[in-house]
Amino acid sequence: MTTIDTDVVIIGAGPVGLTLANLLGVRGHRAIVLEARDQLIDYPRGVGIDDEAIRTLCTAGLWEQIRPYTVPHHIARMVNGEGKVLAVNDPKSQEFGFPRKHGFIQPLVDKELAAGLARFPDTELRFGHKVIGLEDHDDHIAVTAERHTEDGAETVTITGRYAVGCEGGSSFTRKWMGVDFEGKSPSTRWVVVDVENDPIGTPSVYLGADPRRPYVSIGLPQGIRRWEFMLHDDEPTEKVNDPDFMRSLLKRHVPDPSALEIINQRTFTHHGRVATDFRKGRVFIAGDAAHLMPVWLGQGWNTGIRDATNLSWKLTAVLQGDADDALLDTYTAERRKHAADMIDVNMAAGSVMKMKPLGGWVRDRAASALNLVPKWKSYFTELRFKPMPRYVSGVVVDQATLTPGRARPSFKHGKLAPFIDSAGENSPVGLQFIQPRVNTASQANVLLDEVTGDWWTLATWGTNPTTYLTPDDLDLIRRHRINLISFMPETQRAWAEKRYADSPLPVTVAGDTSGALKDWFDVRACGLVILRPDRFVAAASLTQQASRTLVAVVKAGSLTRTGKA
Ligand SMILES: O=C(O)CCc1cccc(O)c1
Repeated sequence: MTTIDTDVVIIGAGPVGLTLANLLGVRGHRAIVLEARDQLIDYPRGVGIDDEAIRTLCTAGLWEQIRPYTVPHHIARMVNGEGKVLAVNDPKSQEFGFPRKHGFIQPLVDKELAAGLARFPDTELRFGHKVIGLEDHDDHIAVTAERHTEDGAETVTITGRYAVGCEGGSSFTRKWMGVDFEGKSPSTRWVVVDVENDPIGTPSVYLGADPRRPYVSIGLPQGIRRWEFMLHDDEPTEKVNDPDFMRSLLKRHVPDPSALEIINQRTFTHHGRVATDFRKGRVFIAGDAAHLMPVWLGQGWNTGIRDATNLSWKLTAVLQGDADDALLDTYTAERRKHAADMIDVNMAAGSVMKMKPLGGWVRDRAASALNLVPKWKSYFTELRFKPMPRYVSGVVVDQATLTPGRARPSFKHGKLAPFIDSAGENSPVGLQFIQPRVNTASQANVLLDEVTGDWWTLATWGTNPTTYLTPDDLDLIRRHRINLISFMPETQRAWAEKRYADSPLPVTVAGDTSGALKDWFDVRACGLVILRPDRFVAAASLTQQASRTLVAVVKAGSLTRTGKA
């Protein structure tokens, strides 16, 4: 038996496990990924990457490698049985630095994620390792895997500080944790067909809410066309092996179904399930191991990447002694609710897709009426129906903590608000911060994350962020390597760079070339934000509240290194 030691053992080399391993590698940790298969899954599954996930891929240093396997602005249209468009999902904004939706080819992206691990001396991907045992000792975990060699089976034990199960819906790790996988698995089956040399050539996504047979038709990169067809309850699954049956499905979509170059055909069912807890002791689950959702908004892949993003910085903070173990409890608190909300929206979208003729008639009329109301129309077009992560508990600081006892003022744009309403609709706390392009003394026209880096940031609008910080605060900022940034109109940058040159700690002045940062601060009545390593807003306040806000974030994040015994 062989025993190996690492920091984090990751079970499963799907996109979530590989992304997590890359994020840990980028931050200098050791990680071993154990994969039961002998190679990565080579058939396409997910087809949509969103802007939040791209931000993570940039942090992992892999976006440039992955970009060639994507197509931007993947518009989705829901059409009825007559091909009439009922709803369009075509968000035009780019608040996080990239188009909101991209189509992609998952196996090629997974391959780049796997290749990315070669950059790190202490991360490793081990194929053919089937996990058969997991033990949580108080100060470490031990994962046992079985490996088949030419001489028979070998047992390998990997010890680490933490284990993360990313091995999909039938997760060994989740079962080991003994948590429930709540929700539903509707019995509806779908057959998916991918073909080369797209015989249609339309670039986007069509969700065919056709009462005769719901279908999906998607234009993907590299000339691939995907179709998905719902199987009726009285159609046995084996029917999809009958070429005549498949041709009958395809013939409504393409003139000559017999001439298609099929590269993949599979059947699947949708699930809407979420684990009751994503953590047990030193063991975590992420991605499909923690939640399964139908495909309708293309969010299964992205929701898993969000888990990896959230968990990776927290593991880093604890592994390098920056935070107590309590920080890791915020992983379930932050990620579970969002995954559950995403499942609900996807299950609802599935019900709309599968409506029978009478329900479909009502739906079509309702959709026509809703599209006449601009507010409702934008609900679809701007992706507002995709629940954005908003963390209300976890590493976030609410207004009551900053100004105890003070009644929450109501803030409306255009009125002076004395204190930010952190719990209100307009509060940025718990939301992802925007990512416009900025200029600094050393970087021109760069995305903001290149300036903030991938750790903590304390930023103010229009002032020097050190002004209201005490010597103790500055010490804390130094210990935690918190980046200090002053956002300025670009016209003010040269002045600020000169003026802030003697600051007690270095301050980067970021020139707001597009006005996006000014607009952001303008409607939120706060002058200071503390951004987490995943670029979510941990706290927002008036600039003069800097010290109190910092202390509150230290508490919410279970940060150590406070310098106080
Ligand atoms: O990214 C999108 O909007 C499409 C997601 C989708 C919808 C239906 C089936 C499927 O495989 C993906």
